[in-house]
Amino acid sequence: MELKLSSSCVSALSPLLQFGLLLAGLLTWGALHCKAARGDHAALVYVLAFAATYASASRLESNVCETPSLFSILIFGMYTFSALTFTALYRLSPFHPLAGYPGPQYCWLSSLWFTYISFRGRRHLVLDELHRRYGPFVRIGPNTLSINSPSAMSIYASSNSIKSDSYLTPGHVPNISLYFKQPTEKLHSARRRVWESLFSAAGVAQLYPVLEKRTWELMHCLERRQSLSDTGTLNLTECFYHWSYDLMGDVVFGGSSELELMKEGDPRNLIHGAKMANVIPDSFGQSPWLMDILWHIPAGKDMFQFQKRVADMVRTRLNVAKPPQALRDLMSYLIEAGNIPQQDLELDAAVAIQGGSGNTTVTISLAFYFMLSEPGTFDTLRNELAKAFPDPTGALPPAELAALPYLNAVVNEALRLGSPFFVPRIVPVGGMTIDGRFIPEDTIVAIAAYSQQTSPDNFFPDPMRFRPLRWLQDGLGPDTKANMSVLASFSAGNHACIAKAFAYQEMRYVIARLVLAYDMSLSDAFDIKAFRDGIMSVRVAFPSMTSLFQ
Ligand code: HEM
Repeated sequence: MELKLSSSCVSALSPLLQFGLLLAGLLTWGALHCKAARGDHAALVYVLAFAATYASASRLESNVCETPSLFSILIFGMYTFSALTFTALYRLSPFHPLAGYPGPQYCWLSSLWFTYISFRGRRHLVLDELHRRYGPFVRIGPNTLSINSPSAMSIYASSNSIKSDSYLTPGHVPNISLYFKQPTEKLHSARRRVWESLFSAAGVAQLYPVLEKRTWELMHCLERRQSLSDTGTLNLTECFYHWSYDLMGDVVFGGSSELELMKEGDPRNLIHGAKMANVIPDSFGQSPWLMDILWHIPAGKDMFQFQKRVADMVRTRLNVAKPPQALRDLMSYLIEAGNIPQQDLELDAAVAIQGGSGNTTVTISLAFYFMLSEPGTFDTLRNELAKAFPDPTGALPPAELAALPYLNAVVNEALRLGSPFFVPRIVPVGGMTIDGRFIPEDTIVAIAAYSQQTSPDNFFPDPMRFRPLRWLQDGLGPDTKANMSVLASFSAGNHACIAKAFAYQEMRYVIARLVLAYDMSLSDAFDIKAFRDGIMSVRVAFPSMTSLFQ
């Protein structure tokens, strides 16, 4: 590329101007260091400043610069270079509060790499590798630490625990919902109290009949789909997804939503849309400034379709005095709270449908995958269930299911291997100390959940294998270890999963009902190893599983 700089243009960047640009870069770093700006606002200011410089240079063309575009590029190139250089120098310097923590230096420079591996779904594996190399504390971003220690659970238990900015509502919509980060913890607690009524012991008990009904429908769905299939097999994961959406349609909207995916399939790609609504904050949210910018780019048709469909369901529910299902749905609690705007209802409903379907589906699918690929486990569970419930089609009372040790062990083992979450929090004012190391306030911290959940220090022997017996006293011999306190599947503290009790009830019930009713095997075409290798962060993607029912 040949470039000819005009003499007037070069001389326009006089030493004084160059010094000014360097200073502007330094001031920008200083300002952003004190207070992070919204990425989209910063990008807009930058573009406007560039346009203004260009316009001024064009007007003064004859006496300042013959090529205003080159002049503007030089100015902004130098300014950007200067701001980035000061930022990089600070992040690499011994003056940074996290300077004492090890980690790859490219992570110290920018959160972009971490965002990328989050999007790729291999985050938990990469973090595990980094902990092997650098030890229990790894600096994985300019201001972020991953901690591979059981003590890191204290991050969540603290009453001051605050979600990181990756939980801001995408596009900074001013609506309040559970899950997303609120301007104050008080707002979060107030909304959480409304939800708690539904997921209290009494609330979960009244959801049981609808769980039963939908699970019987699931069994009809499995049999119908298998009988219609050319290969005589069916996609079990897809069936569980459809079941969980129909169930959440009842739990959230009392059945008024007409969500009937088991009967009608998913022609509008709701499941994909909801998954994208989770994937985007979970990955791009790791660089909140980037998320702010990307949110303005129209993409993710299915995601917006999902949000629009949920908004329609909320409108329908608001027009129904008595929903079809005889239960108190989430909407009834939210409506009764009295002062919740409709946009909040829409956001809360979307959170409930998404939160209540993806994780449960994935854990149940994994439980079957592991049971069918680890010889003996399916039969052991069948024996336990058959002893407790001699009539395989009879009632399965929740309290009796909750008391079955091997059933619980299957659920916990599937959660252990299938919830490699990254749940970041901000260290509160005053900092905190973990394992004798001081972590300064405002640092973003997260437990390395996957590493803890597969560490031989916590789960022994064979931590990478699905061995439910480890959850039973000496189940795998006298050295058996199963450290429940590091199972971070539902997180902990103020922001822990609100529906943990309900999720356990669902998982126990569906697994028990299906294991009692069917003999199952993985189809011949199913590649057990490829499936295991393909299990990514469950929030990002999840491969399908084909099975055969008899
Ligand atoms: C196996 C099933 C489930 C798992 C593993 C799971 C896991 C989690 C985790 C790890 C969190 C904390 C997220 C974070 O801070 O990043 C969470 C929060 C949440 N979960 Fe679940 N979840 C499950 C089922 C459900 C169900 C059935 C619902 C029903 C609506 C639900 C609704 C929520 C909500 C609303 C929050 C936000 C709570 C808050 O911020 O106060 N989850 N869940």
